Amino acid sequence: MYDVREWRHVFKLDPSKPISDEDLERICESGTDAVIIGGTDGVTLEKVLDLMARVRRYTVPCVLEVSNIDSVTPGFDLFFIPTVLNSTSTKWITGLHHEAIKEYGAIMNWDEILVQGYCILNDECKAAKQTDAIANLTEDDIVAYAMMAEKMFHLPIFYLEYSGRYGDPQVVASVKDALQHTKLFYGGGIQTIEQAKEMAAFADVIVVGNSIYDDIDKALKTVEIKQ
Ligand SMILES: CC(C)=CCC/C(C)=C/CC/C(C)=C/CC/C(C)=C/CC/C(C)=C/CC/C(C)=C/CC/C(C)=C/COP(=O)(O)OP(=O)(O)O
Ligand SMILES: O=P(O)(O)OC[C@@H](O)CO
Ligand SMILES: [Mg+2]
Repeated sequence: MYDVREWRHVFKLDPSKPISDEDLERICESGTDAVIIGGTDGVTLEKVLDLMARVRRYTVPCVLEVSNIDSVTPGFDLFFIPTVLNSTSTKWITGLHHEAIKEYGAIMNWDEILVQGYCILNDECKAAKQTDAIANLTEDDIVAYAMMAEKMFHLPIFYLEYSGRYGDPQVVASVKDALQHTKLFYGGGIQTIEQAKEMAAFADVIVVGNSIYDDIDKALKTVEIKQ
């Protein structure tokens, strides 16, 4: 199912972290709507190819979330391109994208590419540091970014990113209220089914990442929000 508009739950696998065949099978056969391959640092073509080939043993949709141009490869069902709306550097909003499209634009299949408007809200996470994001935002600031994503830029996805830290459900609720068409992804710190349910009450799609590596049994239980 490649229609992200129907998704509720995804796992995000980090190519720079090892995962056993057994754990990978449990993730891919869990009933999640998709597996996203992506990370902030240490993402190389070799690691992406290896993980893609391993996920491809299963029928679950497989998405590459592009974090650097050198690790992009054909073979995914979809490509997600982040643009960090609250970055202070044009590099992470349109800069790298301009370079990439100058080089590859003519051969890109736009039907398989979705742009994600990121709003990074954990000032200590790697992605916030790398992109010089202003993560210390009020609810009004965040809602304004969500409205920009939908009303100004018509982005298909707005991503509330708390990577590594459980976020504020009130913020997620307010952002959801501001969106009509753009799908709301929430990611960050989901470790338990209770947290998954709390965020899935507002977000269209919840993203579970690090807990795969910390406590896979608990991570797998989060898929139950789909029931
Ligand atoms: C050949 C072929 C098939 C081509 C396909 C066409 C295609 C898709 C081309 C690419 C075109 C394009 C426009 C590319 C953009 C290039 C680019 C580098 C954009 C910048 C992306 C960006 C803003 C990255 C910043 C970091 C970020 C937001 C990463 C997202 C992932 C994330 C936050 C992960 C969480 O971090 P993690 O690593 O897990 O952290 P911890 O270890 O602390 O958990
Ligand atoms: O790793 P966690 O904290 O689960 O966050 C998931 C995802 O939003 C990271 O990009
Ligand atoms: Mg991670």
